Order: sequence, then structure tokens, then C-alpha cells
Amino acid sequence: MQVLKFGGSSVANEKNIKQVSSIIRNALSKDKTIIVVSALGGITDLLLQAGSMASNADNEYKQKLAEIKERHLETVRLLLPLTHQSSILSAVIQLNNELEDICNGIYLLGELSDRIKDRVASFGEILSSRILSSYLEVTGLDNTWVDARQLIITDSRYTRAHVQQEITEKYIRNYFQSAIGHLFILPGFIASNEQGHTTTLGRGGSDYTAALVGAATNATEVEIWTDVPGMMTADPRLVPHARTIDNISFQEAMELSHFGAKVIYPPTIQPLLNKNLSVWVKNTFAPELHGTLIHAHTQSDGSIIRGISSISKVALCSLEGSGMVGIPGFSKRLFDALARQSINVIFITQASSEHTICVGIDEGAIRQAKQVVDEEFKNEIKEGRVNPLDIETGLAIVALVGDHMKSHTGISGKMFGALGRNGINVRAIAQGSSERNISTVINASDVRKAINVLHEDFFETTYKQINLFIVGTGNVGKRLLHQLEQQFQYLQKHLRLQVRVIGLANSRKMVFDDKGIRLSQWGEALDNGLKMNLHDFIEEIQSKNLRNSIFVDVTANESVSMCYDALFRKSISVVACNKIAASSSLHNYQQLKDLAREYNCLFLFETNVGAGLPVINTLNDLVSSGDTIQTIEAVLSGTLNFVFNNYNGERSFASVVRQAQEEGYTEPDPRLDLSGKDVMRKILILAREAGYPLEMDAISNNSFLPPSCMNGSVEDFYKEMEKYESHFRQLYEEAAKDHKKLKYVASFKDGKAAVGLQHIDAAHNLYHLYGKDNVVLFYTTRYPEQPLVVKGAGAGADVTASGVFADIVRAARI
Ligand SMILES: NC(=O)C1=CN([C@@H]2O[C@H](COP(=O)(O)OP(=O)(O)OC[C@H]3O[C@@H](n4cnc5c(N)ncnc54)[C@H](OP(=O)(O)O)[C@@H]3O)[C@@H](O)[C@H]2O)C=CC1
Ligand SMILES: N[C@@H](CC=O)C(=O)O
Repeated sequence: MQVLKFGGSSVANEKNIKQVSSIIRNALSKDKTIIVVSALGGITDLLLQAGSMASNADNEYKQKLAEIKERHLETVRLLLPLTHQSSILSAVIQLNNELEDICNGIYLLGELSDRIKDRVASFGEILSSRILSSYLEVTGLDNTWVDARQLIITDSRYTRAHVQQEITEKYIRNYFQSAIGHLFILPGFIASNEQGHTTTLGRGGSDYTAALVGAATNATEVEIWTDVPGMMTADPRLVPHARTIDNISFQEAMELSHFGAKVIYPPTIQPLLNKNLSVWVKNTFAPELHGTLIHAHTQSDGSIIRGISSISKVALCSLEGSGMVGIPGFSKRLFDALARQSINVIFITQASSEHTICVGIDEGAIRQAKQVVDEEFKNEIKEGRVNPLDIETGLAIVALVGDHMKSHTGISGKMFGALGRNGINVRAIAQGSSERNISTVINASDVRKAINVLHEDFFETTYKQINLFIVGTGNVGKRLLHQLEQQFQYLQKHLRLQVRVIGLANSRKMVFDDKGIRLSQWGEALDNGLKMNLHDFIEEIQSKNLRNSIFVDVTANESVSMCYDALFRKSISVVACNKIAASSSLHNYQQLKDLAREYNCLFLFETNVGAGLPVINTLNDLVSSGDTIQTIEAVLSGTLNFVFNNYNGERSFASVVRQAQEEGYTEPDPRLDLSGKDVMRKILILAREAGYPLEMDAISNNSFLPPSCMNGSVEDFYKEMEKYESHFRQLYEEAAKDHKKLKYVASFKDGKAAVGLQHIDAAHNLYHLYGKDNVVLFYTTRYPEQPLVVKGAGAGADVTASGVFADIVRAARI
């Protein structure tokens, strides 16, 4: 014997019923079969609405009844050939007439008791099962329609009746032992009490019917056919990559069902568990898929966590006070008070200090909870020994579920680490001693992010999704976007990172795309975007609240750099080639670093010094391994090195500078390079990273640029430099006559930094430095005489973009 149950969506219309019939035909070829069927999708709600309208003297109930009748008549007309419709049509009409009589009675009395509610609701399953039975009959599958009310006996708790197990089991067993035939059709959900009145088993009760029948007949197979592929690792509406769970234990299934994954009605499990029977959850619309097998014993498939689930609209109620410590009975009184109002407690936690008891309840019950608890403890509240009940709303519970958690250390650490890295504040925690479930209460607005982050950490062997927000599409930004596009597959395949650009902006426009901006067409997307507003851009990043978000600053703009702190406070890492923040006041620099640390994210700015060269990382490695930076000697300006390597008086100094700008080495405002300001920023950043609390105004700058060149616009600057050609030529010739080169050198020694133009002879470490290269010599406790040297291209859009790229990957892998 096998039992197959079909849910409301599986029999919602004629097309679906045909699909169901083909599954039944296939099952029948294997064994005797009992089919349990729910009402046509949506009908139970319509029935209850009609009943409630009638009781409120709302004439619209007739409309609802007409709708119910028409749905069933239409289904019959579409399913069956005209020649075979008459008997089932008259049965449907008769049942609808009966329903109408009951509703008319409700209307007249103006009253709808739970008993009558059950009677009204029962029509859904009766109608659907009768239609299915007729259709199967007509298509050659002889079957017997069985009234479940004759077999399933309950108490009289209408709308959620409790099954009398022994007698029910006996009735079912006896009936099917003696029944002739191979195929039986039963309405799910409905039962009767000892007086023969119709009762129902609660919403989702058709699963329960199937379990009762399966257990009583010792069925070889119980199958729940539904509209999802099985139990999923997470709600697929929240986690697009959620996957079907192949195997799950009853206990795990119960935990997941309780916490939101309503694929199977929790009471279903008990009868099956008692008989050690398994149940399949299968998809009616894709029967070839494996589905989920729920069985009595845990079977390890290597995964420790079986699923992640959530409950929304949770309120946290805290009862707190010194008067509670060490006094027995407080929790009992709290729970009794809530129970008196039938308030379901879904979460409990109490710290060992016994100072607070915290319970999670449905948000809809907060008013009653407040009233009843404050009343219960009114004396203690009056005496100041207990505070009035504190209630917080806007919360949700997210839970990890898995039988195997108990034999593994580090699961909660991993869970809280993942939540913390993404700025998700955990308000309360509960873990039962069975260690099958770790539940956290978090803000409702963080649920999507939390479930995705946890899913990624615990299930996705495929990849981690990284969400980038990039500001700046100039020289460096363009190259970065190109590199990201080029490396997309590589990152996914080799680093398991799916890096998407969700937000992009320049000074004029901004655009967002939650699915990721198509990088081959980012220019077009940006052109069609909104007018750029930095405040809105940052707010949008925050409100999107996406996991693994990284902000990338590829501008040279101060306002952009001033947004970092707001992003850190949301645990969003910042990658910047913009040097303004790291070279701003020491206070701001330190505060940003502290914030990033506090909020578990990263502030990365490797490209601030030496573009794509590993200068800051090398320095950090030295420092963190216990070395001390004693002296730094460096050429840190790609632009100035390029200019002095290429200027020999044959063409004007200004034209060489212009070439540096055209080749993408200069700052957007090249005066920052020529004045030495850019080099000052860089040596300042190195000194700070080495642990010295330096300020910009403590750095001496021996600038060679005539002060008037700094006035006006960038074009004025070029014109002004032409006027000083003889000055630049003289600088060159003075060095050249002694066979020396001009190098703009930055140094840091004894806690002091200086930058300026120097004559460098051939024996000097800095002499052989060509093109736009940079070099940094670190003299440290471990490298006292022969410095640790980092050397290579120190400017250029491509190398800088690759340095930014490397920082993005670093931030993505935390
Ligand atoms: N070039 C190099 O070798 C290196 C550069 N860097 C740093 O890289 C950064 C970028 O340099 P580069 O690409 O050459 O500069 P660009 O001037 O070419 O590009 C700057 C980008 O920033 C945008 N922008 C400016 N202000 C704002 C704002 N308020 N809001 C939004 N976007 C803004 C600009 O927008 P729009 O397009 O609308 O003008 C532009 O897209 C600089 O900080 C530089 O110091 C670091 C190391 C090496
Ligand atoms: N303008 C800078 C670029 C890198 O920071 C330079 O010339 O070095």
C-alpha cells in the first residue's frame, strides 16, 4: 500500500489535475494506492470568507459562493468530455446547494461557530476529491471515494481537532484490510468527532491525513506532492541559490517546518515517526526530480547544517528586574500569563544572571502580552523589583538547523562571524541542548541579508557573491571596470567569488542594478541613470543592505572620502585609491581605521602609495611580524620620476608634464604632483602605517615649482610653467653637469618626514629608476643595512586598477 497526498496547488485547475492523474497512474503500476487530496488551491480561504461574511450580514457572501461553485463547475467542464459530465456536475451542484443552505443559515443567525466553520471548510476537500475521483474513473482508473470522516475520529476542538489515535488507526486499518479495489480517493483535512460532526485537522491538515493513513496501513511509501521541489536549504524567494535537501530526519524537518519552511505540516511527522516510516516530498510539476526523503534516522550526507529558516514579525518581550534573581516561579508566572491569553511563545532565552527573561512572540500579540504580563507582575512593578514588560518589534528569527551540529565545534562561531562581518546585529540567541537548532533574533530588515550570508557560508560550495559599489569612472575607474569584466569567470572559477557591480557613479550620473550592471555596457547604463547625488548614493547602498558589500572609491574627491565612516558603521568595507582619507588629519585616519575594526570590515588603500606595487602590504607585514621601521627612503611620484627622466631641455618642461598627464600618471589635478603634495601624502601614509602619529604639516617640502604656477586653472598652470622654462632647464643642467639625476625624494627618519628635489649620483640606490617607476627602501630592525626594496611602475591607470582589484579581492575574502 502507498499513500500519495496532493496539495491545493497540485489540483488547482484542470491542467494540474491531469498532471496529478498521470502521477497516480504511474504509482498504481507499482502498488495499491490511497490518494489524499486537498481543496482546489484558494478554495478553503474563499469558503471561510463566505462563512465570515454571512455571519456579518454581508450579502457579498453570495458572490463568494457563486465564485466557489463556478470554479468547481468550470474544472469539471474542462476536465471531462461532455458525455461524462452529468453525474459529477449534479454532485457538485448538490454539494454547493448544501453549502449555500448552511451559509444562509449563518446569515440569518448572524453567528459562525467553530463547529459550523469546520462544516463550511470541509466542502473544499469533499468537492476536490469527488471531482478527482470522477476524472480518474472516466480515464479508466477505477477507484473508490472514501469519506475520511468515517475513518478519522477526533475530539471536538473544532478547527484544530486532536485525533483519537487508537480508534482512528483501527478504523483505517479495518477499512483498507477489507476494501476491494486498488485505488482509493480520500478528502484530506476533514474528520469527525464521536457525535459524527465534521471537524478539521488545522490548516495543512491534509498532510496529517496522509500520515495517519500511511501509519495505520503500514504503507510502503508516503508521498506529499506539492508545488516546490522538496524541502529547501532556505526559502527560495529569499535565497535564489537555495537547493533541495535530498535527505532529512524527522527532527530536522520539524525544526525547519516550525521555523517557516511550511513544506510539511508539523503534526504529520508524529504518526510516521511512531511507525518508523519515511515520507517523500515531491514536486507535482517536476515528478522526475529527486525531492526530499524525510526519515526517522539521520543520514549524513556530509553537511552539518540541513537548512536555514526564519520567522518574521517577531516581537521580543523582556521581563527584567533585580527582584527576579534567585526567586523560583517567575518564569512560570510569565509563561502562565502568556498562556492564559493563548499567546504562543516561539523563542525563550534567559541569562544565567537570572536578571532578565526574554521571550519571542508573534508581533500581533504584543498588546495582549503587555497587558497580561504587567497585570501579573503589578505588585513587583509597583515596588520597583521588576520593570514593566519591555517590548521590541520589527524583529525576526533566523535559525540554523541540523542534527549533526552537536558533533561539530565552531558552528555558532562561524554563524556569528558571518553575521558580524555583514553588520547584522544579533539581539538574542537560543540554542537547545539537542544542538539541533541555533536561533538568533535580528532586525527584520536584515533577514534577507542574514539568510543569504549564512547560506553562502554553510551551503554554497559554488561561490560567494560580492556586491560592489564603485564611484569614479575616470582613468582608473574605466580600467577597473574592464578588469572586473575580464576576470569575472576567473574569479568565480578559481576564487569562488561572484563579483558584481551593483552601483556605479561618477560626478554626473549614478545607476543601480541588483542583478549586477552589465560591465560590457556600463557606460550606457550610467548615461541612462539618475543624476548623481552622493548622499542618495550612500543611502541607497545602506538601504539595499546587501551581503558582502564593498564600496570602491576611484575618485580624488574629498566629499566621497567623507562617506567612509557611514559605510563602516554598516560593516561595509572600503577600498580606495583616493588618498584623501588616509592622508587627512591623524584623528580622522585613526578613527576610520578603528571604525573598520569595530565593525568587522576592511579599510584598504594599497594603491595610495606606489599604485599597484605592494608597498603598504609589505610594510604592514613587517610591522605585524614585529619588525620596526627605522628609515624610509623613496621615490613616490610616478609623474615626477617620468618628468625628470624625460626632460633634458630639448622640449619644454610643461610639454613633458602634459605627456605624463596624457599617459595617466598624474593626479586629476597635476599640480598636486608637481607641487610635491602627492608625495607628502604618500610618505605621511607610510609613516602612519609604520605606527608613527604624523600630521601633514609636520612634513617639510622643498618644492621646485614656482608658487605662481599654483594659481588659476590647470590650463593656467601649463601656461605659467612655459614662462618658467629657464628655471626648469637650470634645475636640470645643475644636476646633469655633475652626471647626476633629479629625483623627488621622500624620506622618513627619526619620526620626521621630508620631501624634495635632490641630485642623485650613479652610486645611489635611487639612481637607476626609469620611466614612471617608484622605489621604496625600508630600513628596519631586521633590514638595517641592506633595505627591503619594492620597485616598479608607480603610476598608470592599469596598474592602479589592478591594485584596487587586489584590494577588492582581499576585502571579498574576509
Ligand atoms: N593614475 C594613477 O596612476 C593613480 C591614481 N590614483 C588615484 O586614483 C584616483 C582616480 O584617478 P583618475 O582615475 O586618474 O581620476 P579621473 O579624474 O580620471 O577620474 C575621477 C573620477 O571620479 C569622478 N568623481 C569626481 N568627483 C566625484 C564626486 N563628487 N562624486 C562622484 N564621482 C566623482 C569623476 O567623475 P566624472 O567622470 O563625472 O568627472 C571621475 O569619473 C585618484 O584619487 C588618484 O589619486 C592612485 C594611484 C595611482
Ligand atoms: N599621480 C601619482 C599617481 C599615483 O599615486 C603619481 O604620479 O605617482
